[in-house]
Amino acid sequence: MAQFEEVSQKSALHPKPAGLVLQYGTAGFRTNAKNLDHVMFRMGLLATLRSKNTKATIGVMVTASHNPEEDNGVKLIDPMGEMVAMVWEGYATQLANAEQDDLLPALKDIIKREAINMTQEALLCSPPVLSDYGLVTTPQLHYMVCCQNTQGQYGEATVEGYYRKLSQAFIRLTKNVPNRTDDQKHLCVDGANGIGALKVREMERHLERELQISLFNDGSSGKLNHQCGADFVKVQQKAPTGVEMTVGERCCSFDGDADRIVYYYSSSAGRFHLLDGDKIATLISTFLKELLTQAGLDLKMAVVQTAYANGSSTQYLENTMKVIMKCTKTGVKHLHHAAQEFDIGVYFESNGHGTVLFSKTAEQKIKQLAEDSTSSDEKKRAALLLQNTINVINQTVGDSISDMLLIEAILAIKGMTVQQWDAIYSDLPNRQLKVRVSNPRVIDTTDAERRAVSPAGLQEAIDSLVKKYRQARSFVRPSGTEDVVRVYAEAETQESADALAHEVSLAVYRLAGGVGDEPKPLH
Ligand SMILES: CC(=O)N[C@H]1[C@@H](OP(=O)(O)O)O[C@H](CO)[C@@H](O)[C@@H]1O
Ligand SMILES: [Mg+2]
Repeated sequence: MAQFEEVSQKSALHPKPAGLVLQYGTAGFRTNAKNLDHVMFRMGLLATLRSKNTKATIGVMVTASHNPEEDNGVKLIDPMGEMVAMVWEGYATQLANAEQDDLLPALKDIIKREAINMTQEALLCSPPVLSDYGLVTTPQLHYMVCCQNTQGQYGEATVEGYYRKLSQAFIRLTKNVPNRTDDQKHLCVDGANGIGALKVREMERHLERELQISLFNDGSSGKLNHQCGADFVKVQQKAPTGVEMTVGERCCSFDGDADRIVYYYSSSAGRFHLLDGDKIATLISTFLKELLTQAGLDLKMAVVQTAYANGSSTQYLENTMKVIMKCTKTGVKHLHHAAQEFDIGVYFESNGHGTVLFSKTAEQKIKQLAEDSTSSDEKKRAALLLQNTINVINQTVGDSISDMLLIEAILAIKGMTVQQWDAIYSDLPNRQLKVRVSNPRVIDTTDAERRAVSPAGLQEAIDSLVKKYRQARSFVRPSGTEDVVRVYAEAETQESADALAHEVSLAVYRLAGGVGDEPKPLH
């Protein structure tokens, strides 16, 4: 067919570096930009097939999220704004790795397996309807894909539509809060020198000064994600460079594509306090639970975390707040799916990627109550707050801007300072390390990645090391985005967490084929 001829010719203009093998990981393809030209071209083809297969609009996002500037990446967005279905991740890997001569057979194989009707005109290289949104954040694209496929029910499929929907909900949530001072309305934002910085600036004029932002790392001089951004702050547990923060001031950091957020402040003693995804999930779920009680609504709410969630957060939510808790494998698609099982599913990775999902039933019950003229003032107020909360949230994916607005609204409504929020529970000291081994995949895990089933003896070694420390926990897993094994440890003191992380790293190095020098102690 003519269209395959065209693919053949055009793909020769985007040759694959021989021998290069890439994998569509937890967040699409990500590597040095110079190795991605063929991948970009082929993902265009795959997006066309996925669109034909679902008879819907598909999103293609070019971003390397929190990676260094020389990297780039690409990922596909499914019709409801979700990450692309798992089997299509496999197709993506297959297409990206096909040597030049194997590209057409690989394409035909996907067409056959998915029974895609290709009898129409030759459209593979130039799909019939293509919207180029230019520069947007990852969550803005997820949002617009969802709007397109729900005929505008979720909102208007433009960046302006996104700003209007979120800012109107935010203003409704905060406008009637009495006595909010300028200090309370003020927030320092670290834009990671990424797209979030540009977009938060655009959004600001819609916020009617209900939120006043001092923007740092806005991309005008610094490098993307360099010494700044949510990943840097979370992993280094320190303030980003380029942010002028005064003692006690509320600050937050986005990552490079604005789908993660973490908060922080420094105390008068100069200590840095991080409020990560676990603290955010706690704040949001506590707020929602209180509103559900006030509204008298019987809706099932759960909080979904991964093994990286700080033990104190799980403990607090489960035992004190009596919230249903779930633990899934790392990667937002796993959390997202688990959250869909409930009327209200709050999910956050510790690193600050997360959102809240409301089932159709939940949205309907809340709407009914908000419109019911016979319900009490208290119930009605709670229902209206819930309704605006739904509208301020980007339910398609974690979203720095949307999460920021929700957090700011909750702090305003509850009259809470960042210090009071931080004091809800105290994090257990923890440490994350990386170990290089010849093949990270020799480590196989179970129980939401909390236990290693291979190589032999590794889990036993971890168990006996953990026993040496109080309130300790540790696990290891192969990273899905880097060629390393990740080690996590937490314990009663920072010294113990550091020592445990080091000892477990040594066990990984010895039992799972470590390469290079043996891991050294942290102190
Ligand atoms: C410990 C950690 O933060 N892991 C991150 C990281 O995955 P790894 O599989 O650990 O490399 O990148 C993912 C994609 O951004 C994110 O979903 C995940 O939480
Ligand atoms: Mg990101």
